Amino acid sequence: MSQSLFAAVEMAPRDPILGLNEQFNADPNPAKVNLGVGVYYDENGKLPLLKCVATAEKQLVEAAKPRGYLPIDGIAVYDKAVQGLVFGAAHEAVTSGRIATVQGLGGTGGLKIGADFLKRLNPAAKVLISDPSWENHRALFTNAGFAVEAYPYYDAAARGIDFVAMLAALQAAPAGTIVVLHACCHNPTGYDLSPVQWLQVIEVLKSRQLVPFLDMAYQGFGQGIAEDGAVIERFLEAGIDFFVSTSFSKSFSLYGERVGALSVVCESKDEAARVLSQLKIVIRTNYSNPPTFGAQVVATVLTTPALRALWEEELAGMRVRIKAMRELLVTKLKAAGVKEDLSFITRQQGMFSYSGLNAAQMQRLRGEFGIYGVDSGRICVAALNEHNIGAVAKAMAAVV
Ligand SMILES: Cc1ncc(COP(=O)(O)O)c(C=O)c1O
Repeated sequence: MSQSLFAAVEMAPRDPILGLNEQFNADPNPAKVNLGVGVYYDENGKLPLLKCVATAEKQLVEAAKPRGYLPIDGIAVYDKAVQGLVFGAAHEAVTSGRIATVQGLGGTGGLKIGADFLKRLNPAAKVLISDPSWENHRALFTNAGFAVEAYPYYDAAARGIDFVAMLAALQAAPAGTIVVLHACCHNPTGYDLSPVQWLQVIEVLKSRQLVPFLDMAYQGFGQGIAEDGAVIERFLEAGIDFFVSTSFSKSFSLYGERVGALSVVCESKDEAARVLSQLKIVIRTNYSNPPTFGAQVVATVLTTPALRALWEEELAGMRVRIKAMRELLVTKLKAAGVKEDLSFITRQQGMFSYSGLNAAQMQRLRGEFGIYGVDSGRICVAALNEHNIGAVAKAMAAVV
């Protein structure tokens, strides 16, 4: 008998987060809590359906919008709406047509389209990601064919950013190096650059002719939609070409629809048209066209003033709830006897806390208490609520 085609195929390692989810689902412990996956849950531990989303969906269904159009065939309403949100509709870069924007399958899709395009543009370029970073950054850029290295970011001792080392690493990078930066709510650490530090980073990126790739997966979860977006404005002011990937998975609670985007800021309208034509080839040869419904929902919300206002309100509600959970976690940890300075928990931005617990402690949390976080120490604060936070704090206090 001839050997099977797949005889030599090895079992791939489990995705660290998705693997944790599988383990969580299989755990019979009724008190289990999932703080692993990066998802926003409401005060009852449920995935929210935003009112702005429900309204837009209803409108689209009632209007019986045809599903037959192909978004790749021209700048769709969605692409314009995204540009308005990310860069400001009135900004000269938008009105002059200097930005090429395409819909991505979530933020991941935006990153992948950008990575594939960059690989064609400059195959020898190296990619730098933060140490640590969202675990898929390294895998995604490696799979796109790049050598991926890390620049220093997290300083465990200082519970913050090792900015001097970060800047030095960028200064030492060869021209053309692609630098992936978290625009806000750094995943996993929760520590963001200050406005002054951003200006210093932009200066180095510009003078060293590096290629900035901003990953904006949590706009609105830090300080606010406009506040979190201000960093994009600083890049525009610097007059450099850069990439931005956008995700609406969290900010619209629309994970399953896979809505995101890639924007490439160019020097001229003509350049943007040529870049756009190349991005379309990347898309066309992968999956032809993105799905349209989720993107229409987001575009409807962003372009309908009442729904846009409702979205801002609902997003602010999510942000405030996360902040309240951070404060409550500190209170409960202290009540459970933890003596160390916990102020870092309320200094962190976004959905995650880099708790400082080590892998052994995280494994004890899982094995003894049914509390699932990532081995790196990352927990999703947005999965905490009044019902589970007491048990989580007690368990954390028990393992430290
Ligand atoms: C930093 C970062 N970038 C990108 C993504 C991907 O977003 P999406 O789920 O929209 O693909 C995530 C999601 O976890 C993320 O944390």
